Order: sequence, then structure tokens, then C-alpha cells
Amino acid sequence: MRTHYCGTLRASDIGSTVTLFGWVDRRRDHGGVIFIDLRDRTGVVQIVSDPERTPASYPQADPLRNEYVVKIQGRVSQRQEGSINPKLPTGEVEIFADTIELLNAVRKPLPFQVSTADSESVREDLRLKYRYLDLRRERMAQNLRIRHEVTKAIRRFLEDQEGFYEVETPILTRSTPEGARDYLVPSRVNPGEFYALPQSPQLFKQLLMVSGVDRYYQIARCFRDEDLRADRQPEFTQLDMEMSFMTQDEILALNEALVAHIFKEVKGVDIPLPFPRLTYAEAMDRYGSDKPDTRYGLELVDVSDLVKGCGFKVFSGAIADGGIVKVLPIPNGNDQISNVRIKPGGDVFKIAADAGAKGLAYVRVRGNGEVDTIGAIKDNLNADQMAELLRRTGATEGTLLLFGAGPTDIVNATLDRVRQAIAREMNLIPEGTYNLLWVTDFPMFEWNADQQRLEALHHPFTAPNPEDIDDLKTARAIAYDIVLNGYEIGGGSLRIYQPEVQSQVFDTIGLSESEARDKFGFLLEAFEYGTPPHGGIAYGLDRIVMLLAGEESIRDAIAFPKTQQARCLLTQAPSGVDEAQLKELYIASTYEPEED
Ligand SMILES: Nc1ncnc2c1ncn2[C@@H]1O[C@H](COP(=O)(O)OP(=O)(O)OP(=O)(O)O)[C@@H](O)[C@H]1O
Ligand SMILES: N[C@@H](CC(=O)O)C(=O)O
Ligand SMILES: [Mg+2]
Ligand SMILES: [Mg+2]
Repeated sequence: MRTHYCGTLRASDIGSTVTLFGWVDRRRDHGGVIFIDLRDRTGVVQIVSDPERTPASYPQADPLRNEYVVKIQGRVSQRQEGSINPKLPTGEVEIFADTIELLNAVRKPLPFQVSTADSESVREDLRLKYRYLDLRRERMAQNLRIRHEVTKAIRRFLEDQEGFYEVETPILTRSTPEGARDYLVPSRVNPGEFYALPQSPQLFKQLLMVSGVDRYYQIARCFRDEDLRADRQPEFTQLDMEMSFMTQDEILALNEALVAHIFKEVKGVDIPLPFPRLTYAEAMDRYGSDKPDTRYGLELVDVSDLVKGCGFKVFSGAIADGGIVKVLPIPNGNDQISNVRIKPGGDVFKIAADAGAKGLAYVRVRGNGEVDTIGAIKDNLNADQMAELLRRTGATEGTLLLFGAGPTDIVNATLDRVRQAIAREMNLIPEGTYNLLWVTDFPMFEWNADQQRLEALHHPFTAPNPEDIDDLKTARAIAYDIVLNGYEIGGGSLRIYQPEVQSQVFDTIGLSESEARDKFGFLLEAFEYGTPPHGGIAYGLDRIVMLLAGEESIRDAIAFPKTQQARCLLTQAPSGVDEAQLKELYIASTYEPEED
């Protein structure tokens, strides 16, 4: 019987006899004394065996190699003065092994040494192929633990304190309205028909409100066939919630308490309540982003009105075409960012160009109010305009002003990316801070240029702000996102529960009555049988764990993730299937992928 986990042994255990199970993290031979770091999921502890002090275990310790699985019985002892390891939680003690039992050996060369492997030294494809070994590493074991603690804290809070029911919803279902491509599953018993894997439990959770569940949550798997990024997986997990009879403020307050509870339980961090709120319009104006990282300043300044009549066509033309001119002021930016870097070919220019910008005009503030700038600005802004520009942007000696001019979305995207890159480069991001905020008042719709129509920014069941109901096209939604350090970790809304409003919304996005019936008829019908006012939110659980674990890739927050190409390198999924299986599913042929 195991008496302790390896990583839990402390000086207070000195003198006790223990039985431990685990893996050989490392084996060292120091002149006839064998040291073994024994590892389990809690960490490592040092085992000692030598012919003098532990004659019985020495022959058993000698043949051990890294990653062998063993059972060890021994006595916990104080380490000698010079050999105490303050970096290790178990560093004050060591175990003199009375017996060592080999439970299993490693029978093949290890693809990498677990004990010394880190995310930098081992290629990620190798880590993913041998994920079970990768997960033995301290860092990954820690990430798994954090994930477990996050879900535990969620369940305790929602179930024990707030009276939520967990309800499971179907995985084999119909298309849900989150706007990504669906994963489809052919039905054998219904030839030619397909299930869609859920992009979210959205429709079911709203139906549960019609059923009177009142407070629903689910740790729910979601599937979206979309372009993958460092914070996106094709299959991911949401903390999904829905509540009846609550206002937006009540929903936000409950969620703030939930998030604060998670941070307290998992990180021991107190998050100040309530969270700051920014409207979507403010967030776009000040940061150029609907998920601003507010851990540092570098706020954008709109100078459209100041330069709209000036002779510099890049500025005045942008505004004449309905766009904007904005400035990113960078205190001490002059020393940091040379002209070479912001001109074509430079790295900062490239960041801007990737976001769609044609260039980055600049002003550099020197001593005595002198400025350096491009010819077109020098020639076209008079002294008053220049003084006003410096005043508004708070520019002082050493400040670099970078301009974005053009269509509003491109200017915002450009300055947002440059802002983030500069903050990282100039070390303006404080370590260990967690900035949480709500972004509220999203627009109901955005223009889809490809399809030449408005589409729902959130999803088409999101309630419009009653103040804006007369002009739905430009209405604000009662929708909110929760942002942590520049990442969208969740989003939700109050829902439409009156059929008249729902029809108007479908109308605005060009969804005809019959198309709406076809897609969501079952939900619309349910809404006719007594629907409570309701609203909810869904969090990206993997993203939360990634951020709490201090990781930069969502893959490090998931036990068995997929690559950027949506592959599982461990199981080699997806894979081809037999002709016979296809036949059974009535799938006749496959199209060849198009060449890029
Ligand atoms: N592909 C994905 N992988 C991991 N997490 C995701 C993914 N898509 C969404 N999420 C998480 O689920 C939450 C709720 O889903 P929502 O539909 O609001 O996502 P979204 O707005 O499309 O997110 P994003 O714009 O980041 O793709 C998001 O706030 C995000 O944290
Ligand atoms: N289901 C929505 C979130 C919500 O509105 O609750 C989503 O996944 O985005
Ligand atoms: Mg998305
Ligand atoms: Mg969202």
C-alpha cells in the first residue's frame, strides 16, 4: 500500500517509514552511492541506496534506468547540510531505500528524456506523438492539475453556491448558429442525411430555459471547423451557462463572483470586484480591439477631426472616404524604434502591412518642442495643428507618434497589432497581473462584404437594446464579452424571447421566414409555449487554463490536442476509411482537394 505521494514529503516526515510508487526521473551513481529521483504526479523525491547503509536494496537499485516503474520502501531522513536543495519542495529530505521492487522496465529507447525535456528543447510534434510521456513532465502535469482545479472550482461554485444544474446536451445534433463551419457525421440509418457536431449547446440551453431548468451549466465539448491559431482548437471545451429571469447586471455580477472564485481557488489571487466595463465603441476607440489588453497604456488617439481638411491626401482622403486617422503614441519610442523599422522592409512596417495598412506615417518629438516627421506632414500641418496633435496625444520629448489612416477596421486592426508588439518589445506588460474586464454593447450586426449582407455579430438569438429597436440595423445588442489580458475568454448575451423581435432580426440578416423555420423551427416553436426571459454566457475553458498556467499555446492546456492542421499525432486521426464503410454510409466519392 502506498503511504505517500513523492512530492508531498517534508521535514516533518523525517523518521517515518514510507512506501512510494513512481517512475525513475533520473538515476545517478556517485562513487558507489545510487541516487534516484522518484517521480509521481506530485513531484520528485530523492532515494538513496548504497552497499553500506542499504545493503538489501543496492542490487535492486543498480539496474534501474530512467522511466522504470518501481515500488520503494524506505526511511525518510534529513539530508546532510551541503546537500539540501532549497529549490525542491522535498529538498530537505531523502529516502534510504530498504527494498526496491521493479514493477516495469522501459523496453525501447525513449523518444526524449522526460526529466530534462522542456517545451523548447523537444519538438512539439514529438511531444504530441508521445503525449503520454510529455504529460509526465512536471510542467504538463501541473497544467493538467490546474485544469482539474478550474473545473472543480466551477462546479463547486455553480452547484453548491448558486444552484445550477448540470445538463448534458447532444453531440450528434443539427447545425448551431455560431458561424464557423460544421463537422458533419453521416447517418447510416438515414441514408444521405448528416448530423452536425455542436459548435455550442446554444439552442439546447435555451430550450432548457423553456423547460424551467432556470439555471443550467455544462462543461461542454464544442466543435468548429475553422482556421486554427495559438488559442483555437477544432474541438474545445466551453463552460456554458444559461439563466432565467435575470438582468444583464445580475448575470455579470454572478459571473464576476464565479471568476473571482476560480482565481482565488486556483491561483490564490484576489481579483477586485466589480470588473471594469468598456463599451464596444470605447474599446475600439481607445485600443482598436474588442479584446483590449489593459495591462499597459499605449492608448490610441483619434485625430480625424484635426487632420480632415489638411493637404496631406493620405489623411484627408481617408476621412473623405468614410475612414479615420488615429495615432499610437509611444513614450520613449524614439530611441527604441528607428525609421528603418517603420519604413517598407522594416519589421514594424510589416506588422502594419499584414493588418492591411499601406504605411506608417510618424512624428518624432525631440527636445525644445522640435519635431521630426515625414515631408507630407511637415508641409501640410500648420504649427497650431502640430501643437494640438502633441497636446492630445500627450507627446513629450522622446515620444514617437505612429499614424494609421484609412478604413476604420484596418486602422484599428493595424494599430492594435503594432501596440501589442511594441508593448512586448518594450517590456511594458507587467508579469503576474490579471486584468479582467467586460466589453458590453456590441453592435447587433456587422457587414459581411463577401455575402453583401448584414450578419449577427454574436448569434441571431441575441437581444437588441430596447433603446435602439427603431433602427435595428445599427442597434446595440445586450451582449457582453469577458476579456483577460487581451484574450476573449467568454461571451454571452440576453436572448430574444418575443417572436416579433425575433422575426425582425431574421429579416435584418436576410433570413426568410421559411429559412428560419427550416434551420431553427423547433426553437421558434418552443418559444410559443411560454418562454421566460433568459440569457447566458460561454467561456473558453481551454483558454482560461492556458492563461492561468502561463502558457502561450492552447495545446498546452489540453491533454490530447490537435495540431494547426487539425491532426492528432498520437492516434493519427483523421484517417482514411474502408470502401465498405463508405458504402454503408451511402458516401459515393470524394472530391480531390483543390490545389492552392
Ligand atoms: N476554436 C476555439 N478554440 C478554443 N476556444 C474557443 C474557440 N472558439 C471559441 N472559443 C472560446 O469559447 C468562447 C465562447 O465562444 P464564442 O462563440 O463567443 O467564440 P468566438 O467569439 O467565435 O471566439 P473567437 O473569436 O476567439 O473565435 C470564446 O470566448 C472563446 O474563449
Ligand atoms: N453560445 C454562445 C455563447 C452564449 O451566447 O452563451 C457562444 O458559444 O458564443
Ligand atoms: Mg470564433
Ligand atoms: Mg465571442
